Amino acid sequence: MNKKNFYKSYSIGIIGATGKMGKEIISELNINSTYTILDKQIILTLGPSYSSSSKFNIKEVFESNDCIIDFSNKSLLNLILDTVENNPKPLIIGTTGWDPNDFSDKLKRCSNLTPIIIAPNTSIGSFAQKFISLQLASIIGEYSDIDILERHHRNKKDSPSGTALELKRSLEEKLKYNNKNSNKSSNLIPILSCRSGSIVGEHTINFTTDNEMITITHRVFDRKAFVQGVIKSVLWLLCKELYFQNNLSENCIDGVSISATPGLYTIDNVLEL
Ligand SMILES: NC(=O)C1=CN([C@@H]2O[C@H](COP(=O)(O)OP(=O)(O)OC[C@H]3O[C@@H](n4cnc5c(N)ncnc54)[C@H](O)[C@@H]3O)[C@@H](O)[C@H]2O)C=CC1
Ligand SMILES: O=C(O)C1=N[C@H](C(=O)O)C[C@H](O)C1
Repeated sequence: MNKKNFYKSYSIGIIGATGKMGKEIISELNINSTYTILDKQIILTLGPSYSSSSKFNIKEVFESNDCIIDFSNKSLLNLILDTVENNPKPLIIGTTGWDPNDFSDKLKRCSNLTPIIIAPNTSIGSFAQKFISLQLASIIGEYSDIDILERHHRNKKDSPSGTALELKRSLEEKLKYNNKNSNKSSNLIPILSCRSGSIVGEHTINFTTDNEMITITHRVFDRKAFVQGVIKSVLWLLCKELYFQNNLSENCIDGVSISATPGLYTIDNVLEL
């Protein structure tokens, strides 16, 4: 490896490593551990305690890694956040089925200590779908009924999906459905959920008037789509300044922390247009 270009190696811990998403992330990091930003090489290695479910210990995952990725189950979230408070490390929460409002105090404390990304959908296509839907909402939202349909594999535990809930939240916020001046009352965007076969993930937003309809569908064929966004998120957390700037001097890289500052973030911050 060209030493001049080499930057740093980071160890990655995965919570939920034996699950569908965990395995996909491990497969990506086994094939492709070196990522280049500008002329710097960033090596992401799987940490020592990422895999064995029998020896699984969240405290150990945090102690032995530089950045933690969670794709597990909402039942672990309390413990994960308690662990962050004692051992703050950059964290990506991909797990869905929980409401950030139920954890607001803990999230506030933890995100004062370390950067945390909450991302119910890490695929770039989903980000684009939300972006376009919000634009559409500002054009025809006032005149149309909006509904969201989501379809996932039969083993998915939560319903509605985290992505559908986030689409509903952001569309309702955009359209100010809670605003007394609006002719729409609150909670007007219904979500229909279907669990069937091995569908990886599908979200449709319909804008329907009396005479016409616009439909925006995002369909994931392969979980690699989610993994792509996970890797971008890891690089963003660990090397944010490098990620966005074109002209970092060697001094800045060697002498100054270039990671994201503590705070609560979303995938929108990572994929910023
Ligand atoms: N943000 C995103 O883009 C995506 C989010 N997800 C979400 O990620 C989560 C995981 O999804 P999958 O990998 O499909 O699920 P999965 O069921 O295949 O895997 C879950 C993993 O978590 C572990 N786990 C669950 N409960 C646990 C506990 N109490 N203690 C220790 N380990 C535990 C399991 O052992 C397994 O390794 C779900 O909440 C899902 O909705 C899934 C795909 C994409
Ligand atoms: O459980 C899944 O599989 C998925 N979960 C996420 C969600 O709940 O939105 C994202 C994706 O659609 C797949």
